[in-house]
Amino acid sequence: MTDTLASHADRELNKGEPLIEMTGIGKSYGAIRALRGINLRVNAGEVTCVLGDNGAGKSTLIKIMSGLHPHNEGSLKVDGEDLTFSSPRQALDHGIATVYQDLAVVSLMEVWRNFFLGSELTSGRYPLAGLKVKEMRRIADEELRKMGIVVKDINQPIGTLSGGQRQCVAIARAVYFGARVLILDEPTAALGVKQSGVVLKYTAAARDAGLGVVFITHNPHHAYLVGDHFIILKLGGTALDKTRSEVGLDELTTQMAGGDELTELSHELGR
Ligand SMILES: Nc1ncnc2c1ncn2[C@@H]1O[C@H](COP(=O)(O)OP(=O)(O)OP(=O)(O)O)[C@@H](O)[C@H]1O
Repeated sequence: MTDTLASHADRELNKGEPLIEMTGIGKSYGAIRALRGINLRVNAGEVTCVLGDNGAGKSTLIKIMSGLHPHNEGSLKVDGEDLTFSSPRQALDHGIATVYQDLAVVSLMEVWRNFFLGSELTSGRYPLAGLKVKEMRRIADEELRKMGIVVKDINQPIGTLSGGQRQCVAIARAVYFGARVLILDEPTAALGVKQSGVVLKYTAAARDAGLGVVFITHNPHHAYLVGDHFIILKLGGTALDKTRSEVGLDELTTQMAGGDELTELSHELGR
């Protein structure tokens, strides 16, 4: 992991530089065509929001970018290189990190321990290798502060943090371990207004640190607070694809709520 860190830590990301470019991406599960003709760009220092109703294809899109399922149509370029990921490890090696809504944390373990979970710093060699506990505590504390995340005590079990704070720890972790693209899978879906605000703040902090962020959500209001580019998926296709200067919150909300279908329904209901 030290190598991975070293190689990513000094990376220079120039705002606007394309990190991921998807062209005509499609995915079928047997006879079910879950996605078709998707064009999407993730640029450094920008947030690309992917909105869509249940079953629209958001999870499938995440799975393609994070290496869980290969796409079977179109092209996926990472740093200009044509790729089809065959494992999540491969996506991670390209600096693509995904923070899932149901975070993989060990509730009873300390915050710092979860921060380093699976990538612990050790000294000496196996079988006598020891954990560098002091250093891991210091780094976790420092990294969280750097992102402006305040936890009372780095030694408290992560289960005692709020859902929003846990999401923030996961974001800080991904940034520290060299993520260049951060995929956030509905990070505010289960949160109240205040906690959502906290997560949106750290989403913006990751963007300002130069990362390319993919923000998956049902909520156009949340998307519009942080987004540079908006894509609405509908039944596996693209219903809207616009930059911030091309779309306002009103249009985004109407399109997300069903657009023309909603107008038709309102006529039918006579209101
Ligand atoms: N492993 C699979 N096998 C077969 N069909 C699948 C599979 N995964 C997804 N699908 C189908 O692909 C379509 C898109 O699903 P997907 O989970 O990507 O949508 P989603 O936008 O993430 O929805 P949700 O918000 O409900 O998770 C759906 O019709 C779904 O039934």
